[in-house]
Amino acid sequence: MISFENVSVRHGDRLALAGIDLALPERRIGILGANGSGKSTLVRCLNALTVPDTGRVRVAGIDVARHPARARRLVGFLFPDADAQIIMPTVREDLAFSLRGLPRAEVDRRVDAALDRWGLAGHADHPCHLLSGGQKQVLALAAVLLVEPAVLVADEPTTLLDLRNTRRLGAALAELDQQQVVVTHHPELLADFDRVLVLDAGRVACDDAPAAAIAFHDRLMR
Ligand SMILES: Nc1ncnc2c1ncn2[C@@H]1O[C@H](COP(=O)(O)OP(=O)(O)OP(=O)(O)O)[C@@H](O)[C@H]1O
Repeated sequence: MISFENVSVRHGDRLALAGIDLALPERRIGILGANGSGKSTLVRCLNALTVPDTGRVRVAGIDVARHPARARRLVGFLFPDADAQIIMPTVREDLAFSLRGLPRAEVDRRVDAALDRWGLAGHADHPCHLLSGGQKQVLALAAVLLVEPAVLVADEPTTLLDLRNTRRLGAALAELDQQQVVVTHHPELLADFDRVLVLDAGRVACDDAPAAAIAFHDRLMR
């Protein structure tokens, strides 16, 4: 479903990604690596937030750099800081914003379903800024999923969460049907993933099942 063909990204004189070749058909893919190893750059290529200097990224056969709008409809992106992603004053309005342009009744039906699914019904008309950090991240996730992306990219989604909310978000991700690409500094979040990549200096240093990749990452970080 996702492929990288000889993808390089340069930021000034720094090579953030160095000729990445990957075919990623698995449903749950985790990405580990040190600060600055290229994780965000890699996943930002999936919806044209970053455009490679060389090579090609495809999602569901679509060349992302050539068709960024189509790619963005396919790929939902969850950032570490939900505050940066929450746009509207109340929870209901924020969810409805994802569906702007659809008929009102359809928006209401889908928003109500999302409020129920994500345990936010009791907060529907609350100001978003009164939600806890964990609730905000769940709201941001719910808003991304409302547009039914084929792929969910989450770039350090638990960075600002405590252990309980990290586990909750992990459980929420595990239930999704979507293909997922999750960047994290919390290896335990990836324990039941299908495949884990470890990046090092813009290259894939390890590409393995979670236990082996997490052990490799642990040695790399010593
Ligand atoms: N917009 C930019 N301008 C200049 N350099 C950048 C930019 N974005 C990333 N870089 C550089 O590219 C390299 C890879 O950065 P990237 O953000 O992909 O790493 P990361 O593995 O996600 O790091 P972290 O774990 O700290 O989030 C780093 O050296 C970084 O300084």
